[in-house]
Amino acid sequence: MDLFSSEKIKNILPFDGVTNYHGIVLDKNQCDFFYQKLFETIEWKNDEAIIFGKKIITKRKVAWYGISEFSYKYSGVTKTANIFTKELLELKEVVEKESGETYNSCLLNLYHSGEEGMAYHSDGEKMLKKNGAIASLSLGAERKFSFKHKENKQRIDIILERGSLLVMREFTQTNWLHRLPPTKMVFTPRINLTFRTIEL
Ligand SMILES: O=C(O)CCC(=O)C(=O)O
Ligand SMILES: [Fe+2]
Repeated sequence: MDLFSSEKIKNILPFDGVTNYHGIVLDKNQCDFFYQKLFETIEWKNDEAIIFGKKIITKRKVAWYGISEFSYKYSGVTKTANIFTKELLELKEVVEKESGETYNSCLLNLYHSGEEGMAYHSDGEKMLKKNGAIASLSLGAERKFSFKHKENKQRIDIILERGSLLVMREFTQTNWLHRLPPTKMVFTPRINLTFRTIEL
């Protein structure tokens, strides 16, 4: 990404963070191709998390991939990453070019319908590079995505289109929560990829 184009991509947060919505970066054919490939080849697992000391299993499916089989802790559970597939490496390249950053891992989420979402959180795990960029690529159904400021509770909503890229940067995770709200208006599945940098 050159300086000129980065200036044109606006920050959707009013203060205390930088989050750039790059719009659609994959055309319809690329979206269809990658959606199908990922759906079929990724090692999808139901997510296990410890919430308030209780083990829960989510309907949403998840998978971690990376440049090596690093182990990571996610919501209190230790797991081992899979090695990037060919398609994930291709998508990583697209996202790196567009965002002007590099990434060494990717968390994938599969939401079977609008009834599945993700609650408010920030991605501040210790293993992540501090204030590193997190690049979120969306395939399948279009969904609303919301930010909420941790102190003043201000909300910012955005629609994540099919094939779009959203890049959360700088102090976004420190000051803002984000979520994927469940909805009764969406009946088709969505795959989201968040490319991240883990301190290996
Ligand atoms: O599905 C999304 O758009 C966001 C997922 C997310 O926030 C995460 O994986 O940390
Ligand atoms: Fe997140």
